Amino acid sequence: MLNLSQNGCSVWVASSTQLALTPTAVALGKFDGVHLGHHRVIQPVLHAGGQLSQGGAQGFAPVQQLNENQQLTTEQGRLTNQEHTYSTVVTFHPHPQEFFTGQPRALLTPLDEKVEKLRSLGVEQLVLLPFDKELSALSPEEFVEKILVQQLQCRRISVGQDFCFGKQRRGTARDLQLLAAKYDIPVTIVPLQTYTDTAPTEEIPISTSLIRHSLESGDIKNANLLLGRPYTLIGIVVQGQQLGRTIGFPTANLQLPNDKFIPRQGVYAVRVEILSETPDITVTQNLGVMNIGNRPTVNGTGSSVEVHLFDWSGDLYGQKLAVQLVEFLRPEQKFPSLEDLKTQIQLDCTVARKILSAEC
Ligand SMILES: Cc1cc2nc3c(=O)[nH]c(=O)nc-3n(C[C@H](O)[C@H](O)[C@H](O)COP(=O)(O)O)c2cc1C
Ligand SMILES: Nc1ncnc2c1ncn2[C@@H]1O[C@H](COP(=O)(O)OP(=O)(O)OP(=O)(O)O)[C@@H](O)[C@H]1O
Repeated sequence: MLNLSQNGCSVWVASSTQLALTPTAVALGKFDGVHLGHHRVIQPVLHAGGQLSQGGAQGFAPVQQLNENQQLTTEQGRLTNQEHTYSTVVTFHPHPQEFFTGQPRALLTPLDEKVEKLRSLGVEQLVLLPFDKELSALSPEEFVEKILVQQLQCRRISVGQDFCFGKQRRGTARDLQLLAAKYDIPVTIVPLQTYTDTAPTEEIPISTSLIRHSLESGDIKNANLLLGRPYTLIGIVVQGQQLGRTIGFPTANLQLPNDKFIPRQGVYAVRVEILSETPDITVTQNLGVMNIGNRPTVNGTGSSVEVHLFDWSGDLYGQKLAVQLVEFLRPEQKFPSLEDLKTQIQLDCTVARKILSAEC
């Protein structure tokens, strides 16, 4: 499986260790959201001027660039450059929580988005370890020997301080360091990156769970701070009820990946990138307002995500939009009439313009 993106650079996505390009320098974890703490963990396995960024022992070829006509196979990857160590994120699929609870889990970064974020950080390969009964039953020793040493031919490992692995999460980051030392594999244990919360002032580790809570409560500023970028909904514009234009606020209705984590229902100030057909080149950037909800005023059925762009007219059906959340404005309400809804949306637009212009 190969993903190509923006400028032809790619991340090799391997759905099993057999398909992985080896040898590897590995960052281990779930990495949902690819937040600021995750950046720290990934950093030591990236290449910098031909070296791993924290003094890896070997020399490295430049990152391989692929275009659509080049299909890099595992064998080619090995043969074209014997010395190259692939900067690799190793994660679990499905999310372990999904496996244990049997419930589908919504993600901050569904696979395509995660791949794009990892690519932008300079990661060359994403290995998705099929999280099943067999994998979850491996002891820490077996995980290191079978998966990291034998299958991934690991040359370096990076994990966060709170990393746990193996059967019943028995292995700690320190255990990993001791086990890997038997194979002369250095392990970087990254101290937990924290942020300062106010009232009461305390240092809190950045985590995926914390970002999810912030998004659930509409605290977009906090979520964006911990992510190191705005939380973004990426989707294709599909047809709505076409009522929006009758009240003077046409909206683009977004179809999102089924497993995308949806923040609190309500109205937001947003920035919108309209992405072109040709792989993800940004065409235009716009400001706007977004509503996530059931549209009770018009007896809407089911939840929808719709965005109104300021000072823009045209047809967006079928286009891909990336909607960056800037601030939560208010909860969705049921209005007595369409006229009242229209008045409120006018007000939302005024508030959003103010917020967004103050941001520039
Ligand atoms: C900024 C904004 C705020 C909105 N707020 C509400 C709301 O509070 N209550 C509601 O029922 N619908 C709300 N809507 C949804 C409108 O009902 C919806 O845009 C309209 O019915 C058009 O839907 P359509 O695109 O399916 O035709 C809002 C839409 C926007 C763009
Ligand atoms: N704030 C952080 N600072 C440093 N390392 C971190 C931080 N958060 C996670 N890590 C590390 O990054 C890797 C991936 O983290 P993972 O996604 O598994 O945990 P998480 O972000 O804490 O998510 P969750 O809240 O779901 O447990 C792991 O090695 C983990 O220890």
